Amino acid sequence: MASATVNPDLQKERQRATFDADQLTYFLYDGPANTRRKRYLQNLAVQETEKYKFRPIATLSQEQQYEQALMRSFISGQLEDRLELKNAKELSFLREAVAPQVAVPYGLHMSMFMNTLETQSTEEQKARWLPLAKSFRMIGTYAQTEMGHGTFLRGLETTATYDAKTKEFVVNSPTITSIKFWPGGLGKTANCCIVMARLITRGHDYGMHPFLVQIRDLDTHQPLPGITVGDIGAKFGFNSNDNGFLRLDNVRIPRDNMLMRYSQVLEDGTYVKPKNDRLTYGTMTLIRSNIVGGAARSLSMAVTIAVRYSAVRRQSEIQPGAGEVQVLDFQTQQMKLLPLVATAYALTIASRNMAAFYLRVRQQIEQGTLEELPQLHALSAGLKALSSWQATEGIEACRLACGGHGYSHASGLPKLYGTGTPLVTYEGENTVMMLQTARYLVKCHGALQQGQKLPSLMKYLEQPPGGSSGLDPRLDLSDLVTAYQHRAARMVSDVSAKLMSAASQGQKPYAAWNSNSVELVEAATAHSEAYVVKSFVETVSTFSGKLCSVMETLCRLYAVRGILKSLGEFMQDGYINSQQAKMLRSCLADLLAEVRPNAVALVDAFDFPDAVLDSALGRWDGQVYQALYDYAVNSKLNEKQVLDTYHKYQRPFMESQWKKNTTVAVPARL
Ligand SMILES: CCCCCCCCCCCCCC(=O)SCCNC(=O)CCNC(=O)[C@H](O)C(C)(C)COP(=O)(O)OP(=O)(O)OC[C@H]1O[C@@H](n2cnc3c(N)ncnc32)[C@H](O)[C@@H]1OP(=O)(O)O
Ligand SMILES: Cc1cc2nc3c(=O)[nH]c(=O)nc-3n(C[C@H](O)[C@H](O)[C@H](O)COP(=O)(O)OP(=O)(O)OC[C@H]3O[C@@H](n4cnc5c(N)ncnc54)[C@H](O)[C@@H]3O)c2cc1C
Repeated sequence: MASATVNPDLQKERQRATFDADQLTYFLYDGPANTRRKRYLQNLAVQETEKYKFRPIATLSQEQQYEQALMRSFISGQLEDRLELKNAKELSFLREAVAPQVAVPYGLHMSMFMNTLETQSTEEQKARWLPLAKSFRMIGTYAQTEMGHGTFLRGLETTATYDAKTKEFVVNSPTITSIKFWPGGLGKTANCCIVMARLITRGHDYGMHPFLVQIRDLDTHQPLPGITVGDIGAKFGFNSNDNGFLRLDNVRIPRDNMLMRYSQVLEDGTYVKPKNDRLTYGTMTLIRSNIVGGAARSLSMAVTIAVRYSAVRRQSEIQPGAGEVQVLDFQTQQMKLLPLVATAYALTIASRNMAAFYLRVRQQIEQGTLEELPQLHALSAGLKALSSWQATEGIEACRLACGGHGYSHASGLPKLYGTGTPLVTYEGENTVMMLQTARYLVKCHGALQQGQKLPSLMKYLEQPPGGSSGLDPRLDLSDLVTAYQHRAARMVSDVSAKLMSAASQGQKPYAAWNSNSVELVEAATAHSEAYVVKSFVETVSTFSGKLCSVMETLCRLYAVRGILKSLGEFMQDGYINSQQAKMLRSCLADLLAEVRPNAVALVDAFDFPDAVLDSALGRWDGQVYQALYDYAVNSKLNEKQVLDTYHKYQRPFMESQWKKNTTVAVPARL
């Protein structure tokens, strides 16, 4: 539904903003020229896609969702060719607008499969495979997880056994639990995949390695001999994607289908070790880094919907008799939403720093330097977990904050939740990821005890224990950063001391680790939060004018809300005292009131076209009731006034009830 008029409440919200939302948009999209380009691409994509009059994805069966997703990719492909798009950011904006929050079946091909080929193949293999992959003759996926193991990679059971006589690997799924399960696009779309399998040569098992395995005929698309493959069935969300299963029955592949950039198997079966066997995990690290940005973007969409709707929605009075207010004027509603707006910005900024750090370390790896790999792994694992937890919880909080209408698919929020929540699980389950970060933190703490220097990101662990925070009502940003770093350093130090004490009492390290793992996860979370707060503070300090003061307030809101949420952790050693805790509580109320006038402008700045939000509640023009009504009227159930089911089931049921009491007098009209 197109509407010429903008809801007056929303209009007023935009007029009362104290800063120019466009300036913030330019920051998000790297300047005015890139913003214009993004708008151009997304508008074009929306216009093109609207021609197809797609039904809302939630109203479709699994098969229909899959079909629609393939059609959307087809549209996107045509536009990409027409515009000769190459730039990764431009491609992502276009695809976001053609398939908003739709998990497309080629997703794994374009992300993990391509990346694994690019980073883990030799030059000769790249020359052989990349042209086929780029031209979609090969459509691949990343098949690592098995029915029995997703997390514990050393437990994978699929084997690739080298046969020196034929110079082939024999790839096999020996048990039911070894069946590959979950890979995106595997069920029906892919014709090949990277199979992560345990490499066995000359009778020795060298653990997980990547192999390129063709699973379907490149022309007929029929599964090849020895391959049993299919879709895993309907899921909580993500149903437009054919996540699949794959059973390999002694499938033979040529020796040089093993991706040999880092480790090799020579013709005679000799194994050549890589410089670092964790290089095989590189694709997961890249995707974890990307997930931080993905989580931030999903949360940004959710807060845009909930904040706009809360500005339009009028319900109940604050002052008796003075009329119904915008629900965004309730302090409790502000508390639900405004810290989430701050979180969306905090994660967006952290994701940029994460991406830059990834790129830097990746370049070092290309040149053979692996020094910063552990730091990259620890940071990407922790931020992946923190961002996906915060985004998932945030999207759900936005849905609840929209009352009954939030529960309708018309709100767009269930779709965002459905595609957002698996981020907690895939690419490394969050608890497991936080424990990886904790492992690195404990190591750093140990190194510090031995007088070693720590890498830059960890330097804050060097601060002496104890002391007290200088936080006062001015909420100096550097005091906030120091508070977060102090809390993380204290928690890392405490849990490390517990591990050491357990060791001195003769407890085995693995047992001590498990019995302290709740605290380890908390310490890793504190570390990741300190990184996010520091990134936020450093970035907003580069802004100027009114935008700077608005963003500094938002930054304070994020940090203060976080402290109050985990107050015990900040107060445990007396670093924040009870007076300061009280002061922070009142500051929080002030911050909410300060951010309130800019709430709509802050979400407008994300610059999502309506079609990307795909929400009756989040529309730019605020005409939510008309949009909700249109959505309702278009329900499939409304296509006929009296459905066949009335005659088939309802009427016979009613008649069976009538028979129980035939004496009731039934009037012609009620
Ligand atoms: C909204 C959309 C967003 C965008 C999304 C894009 C679309 C994509 C859609 C995607 C769809 C989803 C697609 C999918 O889901 S694909 C499947 C993803 N699967 C996983 O992520 C599996 C998770 N498991 C693991 O990664 C490992 O097994 C873990 C880490 C748990 C332990 O492992 P393991 O038992 O082997 O190890 P260890 O604990 O003995 O530690 C051994 C040493 O190794 C170091 N180490 C470990 N890992 C790394 C690493 N990565 N880089 C560098 N180093 C690493 C570690 O620090 C330690 O070092 P040290 O302490 O000994 O020195
Ligand atoms: C939508 C979706 C798409 C996916 N796409 C792909 C894909 O393309 N390719 C692919 O290979 N895989 C894919 N996966 C699989 C995904 O990567 C795994 O599900 C994920 O890595 C988690 O592993 P798991 O399922 O074995 O969980 P489990 O490890 O069984 O987790 C169950 C519980 O055990 C806990 N746990 C496990 N180990 C530990 C530990 N060491 N310490 C403490 N707690 C622990 C976890 O915290 C969790 O609470 C996908 C999954 C989903 C949901």
